[in-house]
Amino acid sequence: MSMRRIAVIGAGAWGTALAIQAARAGAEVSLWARDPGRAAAMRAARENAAHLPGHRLPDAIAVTADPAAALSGAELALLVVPAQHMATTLEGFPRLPPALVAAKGVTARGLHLPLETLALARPGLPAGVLSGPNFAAEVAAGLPAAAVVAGLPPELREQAIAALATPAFRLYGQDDAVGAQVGGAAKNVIAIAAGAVMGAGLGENARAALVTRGIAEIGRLALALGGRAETVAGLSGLGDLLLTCTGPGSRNFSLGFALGQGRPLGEILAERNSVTEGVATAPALLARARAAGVEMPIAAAVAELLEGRHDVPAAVRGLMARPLRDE
Ligand SMILES: NC(=O)c1ccc[n+]([C@@H]2O[C@H](COP(=O)([O-])OP(=O)(O)OC[C@H]3O[C@@H](n4cnc5c(N)ncnc54)[C@H](O)[C@@H]3O)[C@@H](O)[C@H]2O)c1
Ligand SMILES: O=P(O)(O)OC[C@H](O)CO
Repeated sequence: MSMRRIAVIGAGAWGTALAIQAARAGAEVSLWARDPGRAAAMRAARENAAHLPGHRLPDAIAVTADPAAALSGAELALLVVPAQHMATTLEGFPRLPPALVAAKGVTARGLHLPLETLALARPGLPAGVLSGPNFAAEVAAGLPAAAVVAGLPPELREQAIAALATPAFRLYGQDDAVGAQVGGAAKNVIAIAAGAVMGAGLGENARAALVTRGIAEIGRLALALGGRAETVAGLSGLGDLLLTCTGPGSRNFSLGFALGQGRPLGEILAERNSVTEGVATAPALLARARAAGVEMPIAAAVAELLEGRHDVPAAVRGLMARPLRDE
């Protein structure tokens, strides 16, 4: 059986890029936007001017703000609203087909990974995650990229991969959805740290140290929550961490960079119409890690930086002053 009809819930940059990708792979796609005015504008212009300008929406994409129309006939749903808004968004979708969550984060309320949010709203729904080093604009442009589809019962996972993959968008299956979600959420937080050290002019050595110690933090939490080390070393872990800590196109990195330059958080956020998941995720990730008995000193430093309790040099001094120990 193939998944010919796909509903994409959330018309930000990534939802729009995934809708374009699914259409490119041959699916009939409905793209749900929560604002009817914005949905109408996208239908008229065949473009998401607010979140993904310059990428034409193929004819196979129908844009709607009506949940029932979005889900009509859909055999797969891609959930691509920000992690913090997924629970409230799901209230508008009384039934769902098997789903892949493409959001990356931990909720401030409940400290949930995205699949935990979904499981609370729709217990028993077959679900997995789609995650990897993927800037939306590059995927929309058809540039080469890879990601994992983690979780879902194996037969549905294969069908989802077949429905979404093209030669330029290579999808790997695996069954460690926990590891994939921890990697996707935590890389946002570590990328804020990487941006901050670069914005403060602390150098490439500092960034490389942060990325490496960052993956150690991610690994500790992933394993504590039941994930696997191979996942942490894979596309949804190290792969996404590398992209987000080095790509100036990352919202998390650029927010950290601006903080490192000494700009206030409120001012940086006020200039953005896009989500920077690491901001809400940092304290939630830290709390989740503490509840699991896992130390995440870089995530803790980012949370303190975001709270305004330290500037970047002080946060780095704190990290460097931790007791010396074996790697
Ligand atoms: N942009 C990327 O390159 C990319 C790639 C991979 C994963 N992601 C992840 O995808 C998720 C969505 O990010 P994005 O980049 O598509 O978004 P975006 O920044 O382009 O747009 C913001 C989105 O948030 C929605 N939103 C804002 N307030 C809301 C509310 N109160 N309730 C419901 N929705 C609300 C908007 O409608 C819009 O869809 C995030 O978890 C992000 O980490 C993004
Ligand atoms: O722009 P960012 O920092 O939200 O990162 C986008 C994607 O998650 C990269 O894989």
